[in-house]
Amino acid sequence: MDVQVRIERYADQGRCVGHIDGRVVFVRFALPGELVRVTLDEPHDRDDRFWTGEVTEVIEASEDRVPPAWPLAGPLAMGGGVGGADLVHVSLTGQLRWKAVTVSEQLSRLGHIDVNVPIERMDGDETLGGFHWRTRIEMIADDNGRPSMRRRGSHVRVPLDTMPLATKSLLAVADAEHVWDGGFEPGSQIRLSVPEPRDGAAPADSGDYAVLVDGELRSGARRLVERADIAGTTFEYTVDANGFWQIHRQAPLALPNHVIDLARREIGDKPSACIWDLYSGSGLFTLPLATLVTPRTRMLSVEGGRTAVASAQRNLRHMNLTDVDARCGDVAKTLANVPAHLSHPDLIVLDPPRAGARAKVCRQMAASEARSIIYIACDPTSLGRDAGTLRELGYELADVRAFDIYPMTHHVETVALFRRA
Ligand SMILES: C[S@@+](CC[C@H](N)C(=O)[O-])C[C@H]1O[C@@H](n2cnc3c(N)ncnc32)[C@H](O)[C@@H]1O
Repeated sequence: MDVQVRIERYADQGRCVGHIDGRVVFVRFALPGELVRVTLDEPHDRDDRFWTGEVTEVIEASEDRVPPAWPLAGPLAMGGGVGGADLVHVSLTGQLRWKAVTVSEQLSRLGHIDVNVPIERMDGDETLGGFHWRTRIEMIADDNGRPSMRRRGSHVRVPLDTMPLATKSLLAVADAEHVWDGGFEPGSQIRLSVPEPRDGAAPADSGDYAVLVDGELRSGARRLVERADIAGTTFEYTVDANGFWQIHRQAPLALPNHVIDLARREIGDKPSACIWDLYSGSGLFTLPLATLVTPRTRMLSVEGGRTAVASAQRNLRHMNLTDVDARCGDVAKTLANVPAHLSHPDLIVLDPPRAGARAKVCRQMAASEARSIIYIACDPTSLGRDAGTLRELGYELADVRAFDIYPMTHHVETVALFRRA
């Protein structure tokens, strides 16, 4: 069924919201203020609390609207529907506006903190039109063995011959490895991981890349080398090709540089410090934090993934940072049993998954009496909720910045500093 809707405001998951006869409708590929025709998703029923749908025609357009530069990711009715870029119909400036509203609204609604949070663009993204930022991509082989993405609302697989969100280095590897030619087992999962070269050497030549099929290495190397200049030092990380690493080519530089700036400010010129790095992955933040106060930084890092912890331990040894207690385990369980010499951190850094830290971990952090908490959040809703909990536990928001490390999508990364009131 098609309906005409006046769009009112941004909602969640890259959608906007309007009303039809008093009923809420969440609309994909819309913008506030627009008058649009929408095809409602099936099934929808009179008794439903809300409906969902997608724009088929724009009658009055927002000034933030642009023709999708990657039409395949745009609305179904315009030949798109493969997903992965739900803001492809929005100008780059409009995307920043959208995300700024989302972060501020969630902090206000759930955290009861009123603050404007402008979104900062990553170096190079404007020139690249918001494309070519992913150093990792995943696709599924279609029935003919070609890399593909599924068309929304159907089982149809659309074969790909490029992926505009991928970095140019990744696309060079894909070409050199004839990835777009296919030849994969139908239904297999294809993952390409290509570290952004920081020294000019092309990964396709240096061998620092991985093509994985169903988790098995097809070509390249299982252990990849990622380098990042953080606060004047070059840190080297070896990471598992199938494991977590910040996806945007600039994120492993921008996020730790900002975190270390904040951490320096919080620690001041203390001769020694105790720091926790929670949800620490392969040690992106652990390594620079461990060098913050030399020679006396006492550190605990906690990460649930075994392979990531093994990488972090190797990366710490490589930099001679052998004093860090790098633990593998669930954060809440590990924090229930922290050795005495690490139990009162001056500073906690945490970078949880989308679900956030939740109340229990917030309470454990507060119980440690840490003066400062730096919270790196990929979901503004979880951050808003946890900010509310931290507020109740006696912490105030002292600094907040947000980074557009997921252009063309509704996702955004926020770094918030909380200080004991
Ligand atoms: C957003 S990533 C951050 C990793 C790292 N800070 C980085 O930037 O590379 C979140 C990490 O939390 C880990 N994780 C998720 N839930 C966890 C839990 N309950 N306890 C410990 N680690 C967890 C995941 O394995 C993942 O490595």
